[in-house]
Amino acid sequence: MRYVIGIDLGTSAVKALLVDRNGQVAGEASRSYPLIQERSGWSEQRPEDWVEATVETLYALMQSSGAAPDAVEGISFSGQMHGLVLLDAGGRPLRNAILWNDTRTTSQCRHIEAALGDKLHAIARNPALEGMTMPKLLWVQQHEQELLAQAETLLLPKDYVRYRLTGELHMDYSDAAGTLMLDIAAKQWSRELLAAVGLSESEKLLPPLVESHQEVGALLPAIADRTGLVGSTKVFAGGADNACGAIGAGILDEGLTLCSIGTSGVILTYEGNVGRSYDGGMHLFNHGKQDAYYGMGVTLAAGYSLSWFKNTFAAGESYDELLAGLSEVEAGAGGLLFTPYLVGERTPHGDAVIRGSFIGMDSSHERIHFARAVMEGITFSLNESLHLFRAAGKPIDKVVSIGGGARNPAWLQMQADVFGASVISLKHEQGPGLGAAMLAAYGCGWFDSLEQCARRFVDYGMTYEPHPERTTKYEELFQIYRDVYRQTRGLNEALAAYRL
Ligand SMILES: Nc1ncnc2c1ncn2[C@@H]1O[C@H](COP(=O)(O)OP(=O)(O)O)[C@@H](O)[C@H]1O
Ligand SMILES: O=C(CO)[C@@H](O)[C@H](O)COP(=O)(O)O
Repeated sequence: MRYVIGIDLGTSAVKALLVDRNGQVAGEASRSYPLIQERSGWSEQRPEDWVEATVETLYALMQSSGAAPDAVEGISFSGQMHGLVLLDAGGRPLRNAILWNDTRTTSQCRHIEAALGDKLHAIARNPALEGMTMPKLLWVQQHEQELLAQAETLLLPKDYVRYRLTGELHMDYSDAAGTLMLDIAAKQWSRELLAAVGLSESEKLLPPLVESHQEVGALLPAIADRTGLVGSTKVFAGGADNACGAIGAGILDEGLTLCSIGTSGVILTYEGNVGRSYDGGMHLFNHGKQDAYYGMGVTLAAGYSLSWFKNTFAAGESYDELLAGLSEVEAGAGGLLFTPYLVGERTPHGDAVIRGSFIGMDSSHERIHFARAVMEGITFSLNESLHLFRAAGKPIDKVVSIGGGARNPAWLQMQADVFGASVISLKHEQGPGLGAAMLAAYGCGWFDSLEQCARRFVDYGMTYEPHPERTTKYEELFQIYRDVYRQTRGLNEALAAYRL
């Protein structure tokens, strides 16, 4: 049997999947790494941790699966988006990577808006948000000028890992779209955007752009030795985690929408052309499928809100233990409402200062009410993005749900009830790693198109239909949820000075 490997470089861990020509997962392995949060709103990781964890994961995958090393034809990647990795002339990281969920760059975002005006949307097709790469680069320019002077290369997280595995520098369009430095329609770095914000000098840092399925090198001998793979294994560029999540969920044409609950949460919908635009700070990014796009709204702390709740109030318990009895609590968690703004919020507020709330605590509430309220709050936040798509005329009646959040059937039913749409699960939820494996399979020439690959690799499971009574109840609660942002904004501004 021949295989490909999909590597998903997530925020909490790297996961690798070994997939055969029939799309069957023949092995999986994973290693986690820490987040470094020195100050409120800051979020960094050590690039070396990603590389070590990836090498260990590949070794573990090869050992546990027993696959013959030369049976693995290709490898590709899915990566957390936007993170800034700066390398010196020797290809060494100059500092920790500043991640997508780091919100220190509000003033740089205002500078970008002032400098670019309408051009930002016309060229980058995205709003200036703290998570994106250009504001991070401006922050480094402003606060760590000497360090920037030593920089030779700018990469995104999975591009750095791929560089260390192959020695080759590239970035694919789907990930480059999240830098705010790409002309999305022309598919080239935008000199105009860089010049207008005072980053002309940084153009030389940007790597060559490639398609996600493009072959970009082979494994370095030292990496082949350490992982148990062979040096001739082809390496394909890969894509942004959300693009790969969409590919792995078969979102390759109009009609299906994706809900992904990982550390962050996204609602994503396919766009066949670059023409459409949305209000409310939505993204438009290049897809991992050539010359296609997708619209996307993001909840910054989706799965992260539940993992924060579990670690803080149920340390040592599994998700299944924490969530036992969830379905016995009625929709609305007995009047308890949660807003998942633990690290600020992206869609639709673009607000780094806002923080989360529990509203309506009552002496009758038990821990399970809080857990349900957290999950409902996350789902309401995702529903904000869904509403923006519907308001722009995009019909959304079928949502494929992926990510860690799709592991709990009660949460899938909750998504159907809140979204007022059918929610479809995958038979074997593998996250964006499957999309990365599909890019390698297509790149290897196993299929004529990603669509053909999806017909073989993507296997839908259960469909959850919205329950009319609960949907009506959630529509009412959603209005209250939306009001909590407005009512707590000023309070959070006043509290910001007391944060760690
Ligand atoms: N059994 C479960 N039930 C409900 N939610 C879960 C379960 N397992 C994981 N999750 C959620 O999924 C999140 C992790 O999702 P994952 O896709 O693995 O994240 P990432 O790719 O960002 O590292 C956790 O933070 C948690 O909220
Ligand atoms: O910032 C975004 C998308 O714009 C995030 O979706 C990141 O790409 C991180 O993803 P996960 O670790 O949650 O999968």
